[in-house]
Amino acid sequence: MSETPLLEARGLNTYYGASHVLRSVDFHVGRGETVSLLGRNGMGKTTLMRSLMGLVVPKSGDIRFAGVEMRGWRPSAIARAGVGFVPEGRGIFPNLTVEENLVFAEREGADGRRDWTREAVIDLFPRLAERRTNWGNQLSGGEQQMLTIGRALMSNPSLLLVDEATEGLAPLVRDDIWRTLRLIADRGVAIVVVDKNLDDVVKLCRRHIILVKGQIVFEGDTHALAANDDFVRSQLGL
Ligand SMILES: Nc1ncnc2c1ncn2[C@@H]1O[C@H](COP(=O)(O)OP(=O)(O)OP(=O)(O)O)[C@@H](O)[C@H]1O
Repeated sequence: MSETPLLEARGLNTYYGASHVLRSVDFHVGRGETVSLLGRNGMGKTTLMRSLMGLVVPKSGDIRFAGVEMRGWRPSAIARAGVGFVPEGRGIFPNLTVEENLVFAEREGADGRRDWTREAVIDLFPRLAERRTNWGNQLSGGEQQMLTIGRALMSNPSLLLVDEATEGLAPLVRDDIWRTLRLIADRGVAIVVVDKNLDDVVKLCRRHIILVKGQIVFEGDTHALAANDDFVRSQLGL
């Protein structure tokens, strides 16, 4: 018998007002699994992450996390249960230092895990170590993004949702972020990423999902993604 997924969503329908964005989406993530959410702009990737995080409540469907139904929970409760969110556009406090931003987010994991301490997070991002006492608003875009990931880790999540973490960043900084996400995954944290760069995505993620107009049109491992290259590229507009 296969293991229960860490997160399992079934039949999610999410609306913004009258606009029906997610249409009967089934989605699951295993413990420690890495999954990509792909699709053109406006197809519902961010909305799926926001639905899982409780930032928008699906009108129907179930979301079970670690075996517990959590649709309708507040985002803070979902975070406490072990879901970390790295939102698009970065969410750090500009008037706190790097260290303060991290300390502020510190919390033990749902199962009492404290893998990610301030020191462990700073070790992961050598660039942040050099800037521990800088204010959030003194950081470059890449450093802000690293701090956003670091903050999410400070709550010791078992699942990290990462929305467009490398967008608009220089290639070397992007590489740094991908390398760090790999290290986080190697520590057993499940990761779901939304990102436009397919070449980088396939290096991190083992399973891939393509959304078109709020519906899943493809789901498969990296091998299946490559085997369906023409279809995949047409759906992604590449
Ligand atoms: N707060 C909102 N209110 C109303 N409509 C929204 C809102 N946020 C997103 N939408 C609409 O929902 C649809 C899905 O948007 P979503 O941001 O989930 O797409 P996405 O796949 O993440 O795209 P992108 O890569 O552009 O972020 C789009 O049509 C978008 O215009």
